[in-house]
Amino acid sequence: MNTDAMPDLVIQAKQLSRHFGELKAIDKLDLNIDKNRIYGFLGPNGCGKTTAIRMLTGLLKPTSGEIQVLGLSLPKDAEKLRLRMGYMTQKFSLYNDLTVKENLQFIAKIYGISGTAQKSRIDELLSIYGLNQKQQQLAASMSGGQRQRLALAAATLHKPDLLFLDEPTSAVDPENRREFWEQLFDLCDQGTSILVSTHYMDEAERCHKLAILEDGVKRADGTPEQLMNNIAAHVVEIEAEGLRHLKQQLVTLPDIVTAAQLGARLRVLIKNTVSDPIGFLEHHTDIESNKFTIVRPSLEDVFIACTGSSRQ
Ligand SMILES: Nc1ncnc2c1ncn2[C@@H]1O[C@H](COP(=O)(O)OP(=O)(O)OP(=O)(O)O)[C@@H](O)[C@H]1O
Repeated sequence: MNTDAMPDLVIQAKQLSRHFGELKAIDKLDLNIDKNRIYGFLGPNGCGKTTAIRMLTGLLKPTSGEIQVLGLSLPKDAEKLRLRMGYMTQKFSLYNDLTVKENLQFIAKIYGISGTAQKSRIDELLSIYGLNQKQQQLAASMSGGQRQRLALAAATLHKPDLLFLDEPTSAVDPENRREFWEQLFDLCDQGTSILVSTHYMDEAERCHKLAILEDGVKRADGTPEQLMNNIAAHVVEIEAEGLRHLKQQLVTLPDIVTAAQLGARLRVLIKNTVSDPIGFLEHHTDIESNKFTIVRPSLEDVFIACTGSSRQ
């Protein structure tokens, strides 16, 4: 692969596939991920996010395809990459029976950081991640948010150029998630490129760019704005009585992608091959046109329109 033509890419993958027997966990994935940005993998459980990340970190050999990460060819140069990347896995991978500080000391040793350099880096991390008061506490006794901050401190201890985060916030509350994302933007600001997987729409919306994955296949990619502007559907909200019945009626129509109730409104996605969505709804229902409002698509609408998660 010619990387000279695109020097600002930290990850390039071409036709990357990984099969487990008959299962295509990742199928012909192409990726071009920019330096110094946060890139997201959005998709449901089992869509292949972890498999893709494990191949991009050099931990799992692809069945076929090419990978360049930070200019290194994988899996050949996996060992060289190890020192330049951080990886926060889905499961808490630190030692429960070590204290916060001992965990960080252990990780520092793995990266060959010792003496005053180790002490000052650990002090810095304890302060950045609000763990100063907790440094003598066993990792096992920390809250979900604290464990997550410790895991991020450990993954960034050696100041990696590229950070992989696999569903990092699935075990934390919304406030801790928001705080965590502030920390990711701080890291990005300081020059770290980040790839994060998630199944939360609000997290995906925070990424500079993202790929929507389903069944091992990339269904769409781009900035959240591009994805929302290019959605292949009209989004119409209906405020009327009898929404449960209306929904059942609408989802039988082939041009309806999905219909989902949000309180007193029904949010309907209509294929954009239908040129006049309001006229279409008037024709197929007995509801007056002033009850219909065309609204701006959300990332969730994009997700539904480009995956099979429709017609609930
Ligand atoms: N070592 C393996 N052997 C066999 N099948 C596997 C293996 N690893 C993953 N798979 C399968 O590959 C598919 C993708 O799994 P993967 O863990 O990559 O998905 P994911 O999107 O990360 O989901 P989750 O968030 O649940 O981990 C799943 O069907 C999974 O069962």
